[in-house]
Amino acid sequence: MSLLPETLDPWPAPHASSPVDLVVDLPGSKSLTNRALILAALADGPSVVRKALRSRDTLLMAAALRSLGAHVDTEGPDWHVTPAAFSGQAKDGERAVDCGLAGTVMRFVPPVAALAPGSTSFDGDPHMRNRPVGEMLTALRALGVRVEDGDRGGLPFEVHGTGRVRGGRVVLDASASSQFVSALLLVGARFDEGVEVVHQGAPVPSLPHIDMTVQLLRQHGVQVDDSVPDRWAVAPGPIRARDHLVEPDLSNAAPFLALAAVSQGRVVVRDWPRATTQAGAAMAQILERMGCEVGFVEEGLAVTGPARLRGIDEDLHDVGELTPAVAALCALAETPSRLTGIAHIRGHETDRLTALATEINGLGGRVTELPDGIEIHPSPLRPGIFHTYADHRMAHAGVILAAAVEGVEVEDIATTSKTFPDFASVWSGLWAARV
Ligand SMILES: O=C(O)C1=C[C@@H](OP(=O)(O)O)[C@@H](O)[C@H](O)C1
Ligand SMILES: C=C(OP(=O)(O)O)C(=O)O
Repeated sequence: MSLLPETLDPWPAPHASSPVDLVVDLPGSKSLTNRALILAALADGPSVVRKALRSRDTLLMAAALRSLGAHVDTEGPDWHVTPAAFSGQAKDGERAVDCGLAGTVMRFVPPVAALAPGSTSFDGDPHMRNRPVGEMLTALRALGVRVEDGDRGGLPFEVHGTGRVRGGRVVLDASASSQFVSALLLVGARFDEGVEVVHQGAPVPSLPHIDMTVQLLRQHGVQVDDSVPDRWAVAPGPIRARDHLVEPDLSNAAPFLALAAVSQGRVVVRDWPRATTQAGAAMAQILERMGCEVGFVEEGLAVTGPARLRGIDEDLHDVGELTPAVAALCALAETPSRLTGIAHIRGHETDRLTALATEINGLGGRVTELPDGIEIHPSPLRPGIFHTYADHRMAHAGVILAAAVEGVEVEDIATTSKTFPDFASVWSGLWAARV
């Protein structure tokens, strides 16, 4: 039987019948690549994004920035970006941006479009129309941008740029997504008055992602004041051109590390950064709390799986994107788990809380939805099909369960292309390498 998916549905993902012992190289971070591309496109000269992630989300970002006049060369592993002002391609007009299912494209590009003369229309995959963005569009309007959207305050919408944005202070509720804040900060230095973003509402999720935004801005010479909680101020001024070397994607490392955990084996992720703003780094501590041994070795971060996996009680508010992989591990643990603080992930690629409960329960699991999380009780799992709802991280949960439970098949594994090129062949290759 082939280990590679021959059709879209469903994929008999490999089962780990013995402990694995692997060193893996992973593609670059989506969040770092797309921020580096935005900043490069707004900078005062050309920049290179080295070891850029080549996946659907980052190619959509490159295409969006190209449509706004930047020159973005995605040919090799290092992507060369020349801002519109220097590319000779800046032009008035009408253009369309396809957001696909990329939150970073739907939220980060509209403020860039506001700086480009002409109108830019935004749309995306069917589910993208359900993902929240209205609050950010309202904030853009308050900063002096003309935005037209429908009754529902989301996709499709149109941004009318004049080449300048007044900017200034804006109060918004970013409890649905940290990306609302990141989007305004990334571009704020190019607004006449800079930008001051104040959050009012339930706590902002995924704060490490805002720290990542602030760190990158400072690396580009932009002055950012984040000394007060829930308030960020970006001073007006140039964004200096600067090259970036993209770190491996630590959130996409989750299923690989989980493989060590479920097979009582050992997995090393090469080049794991010792210091990072990537939220996915938290997987190391989560795995430790579940009973794994975790530590740095010469090549990177090593995880060794325990004889018995423990359940956890974990607030994942800061690292919501790890939830599917963590939930899959919890479903295989010997004691109950509670994952909370993640109401906002109902607005991710799918309603991840409902999707996880439905799919794990479909395999015999005992998962209960909470308003802001899930509770998972130990229960023997059986063979079956794990549906992914066009969500790359649901696919990660599926392959973890398949590694542990013989006969689990993952529907639409190709959905992983959102942030991971050729995930299925890389995942199967782990087994091929062991033969
Ligand atoms: O800014 C970013 O790169 C991201 C922020 C987070 O979004 P939310 O704050 O909407 O959870 C995260 O879940 C997403 O995968 C990437
Ligand atoms: C929430 C996610 O993505 P996006 O950048 O589309 O919001 C994710 O990758 O888990």
